[in-house]
Amino acid sequence: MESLLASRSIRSSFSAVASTRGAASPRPSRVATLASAGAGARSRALRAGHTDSILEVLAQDDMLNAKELVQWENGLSFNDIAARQGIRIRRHCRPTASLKEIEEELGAPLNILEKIIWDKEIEVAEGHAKKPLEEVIQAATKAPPSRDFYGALEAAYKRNGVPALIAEVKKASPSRGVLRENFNPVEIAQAYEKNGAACLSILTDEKYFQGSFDNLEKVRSSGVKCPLLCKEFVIDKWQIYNARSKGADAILLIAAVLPDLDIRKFLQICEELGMTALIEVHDEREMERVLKINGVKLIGINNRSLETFVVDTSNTKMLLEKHGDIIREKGILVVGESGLFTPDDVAYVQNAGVSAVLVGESLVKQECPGRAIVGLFGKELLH
Ligand SMILES: O=P(O)(O)OC[C@@H](O)[C@@H](O)c1c[nH]c2ccccc12
Repeated sequence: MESLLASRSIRSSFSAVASTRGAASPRPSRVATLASAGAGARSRALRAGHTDSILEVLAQDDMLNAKELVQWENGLSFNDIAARQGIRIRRHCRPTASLKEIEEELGAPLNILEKIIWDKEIEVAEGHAKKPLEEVIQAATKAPPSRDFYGALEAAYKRNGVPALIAEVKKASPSRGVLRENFNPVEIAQAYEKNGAACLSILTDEKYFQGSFDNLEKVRSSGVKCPLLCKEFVIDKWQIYNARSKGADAILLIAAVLPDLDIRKFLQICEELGMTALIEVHDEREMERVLKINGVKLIGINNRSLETFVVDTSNTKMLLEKHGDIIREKGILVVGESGLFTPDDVAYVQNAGVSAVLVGESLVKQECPGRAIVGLFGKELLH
């Protein structure tokens, strides 16, 4: 029983590393041997150069710092490491197990975000099986160059004097159900662009948001020039390369889901691909974590809790009152996300300090989503 537990914990911690390294999964027996060998034997093996693939991976990873190596050496699982950073969302790290087996081990998912992530783990493993990492990397490097998402937001804010608009192509959500029956992503995207949106956000999650990568590709090839955010639940670097290969210029990284090491590694990949990372936070702990990570240029403050669905725009104000100084010092641009319906809402988050807003529902629900932009800002936006 003990070695089983140990192997599970090591396997989980390996998958945390693997998700940032993309190394092949080790054979369970090998892992069990390593796990039961204990921390001392593992570090002796490391020092003596008896490198297993995991150890090689760890030793050569310049992103991995001593603290993380120690955590791994102590056999902390991915969920242990995440919990120490205040992350409540757990991973099952068992993409081939049935939901029943997963629930036997972890109980039912604690909230909708955890449920989404558990499904995403399986979906991503299937994606890997269909298209190996090397292939998506190849496809990403062959894609037409990315557009400057961050630059487009900055320029639009200067031009209009109101927060730059990231308009979301969103058919449905778990909290609000179907927002628009007659949903044509390309028509909506073109209307947004014509009416002054600086950038667009395309939901790609199918199960909970009725989005798709097909929508992303269609919008990209429709002649729309705005930079595109791939709105996904990213847990693995495979998804970032995949998004780039389908034309995304930016990707969402959710701090409630990702430990620091993953955020750092994913930021590095985004930089290599010329993509912007929008790092989403919802509470103070997440904001504090993200502000300690080098290279963060764009932070989204979500007014909606993805765990409870409660929307509160004063969340943006509260977080910026507490952390605005350091954010300005670092030159980070802030996006106010979710629950914005009126010019007053936009003015409220602008006064709190945001330079951009991310808006879905209040636009897609209107008969004419393009013209709804004028209603949202109380004026026309210039290109
Ligand atoms: O439709 P709204 O309330 O205007 O929200 C848009 C956007 O902020 C929201 O869709 C969103 C923000 N962060 C997310 C993370 C995952 C899925 C969706 C989201």
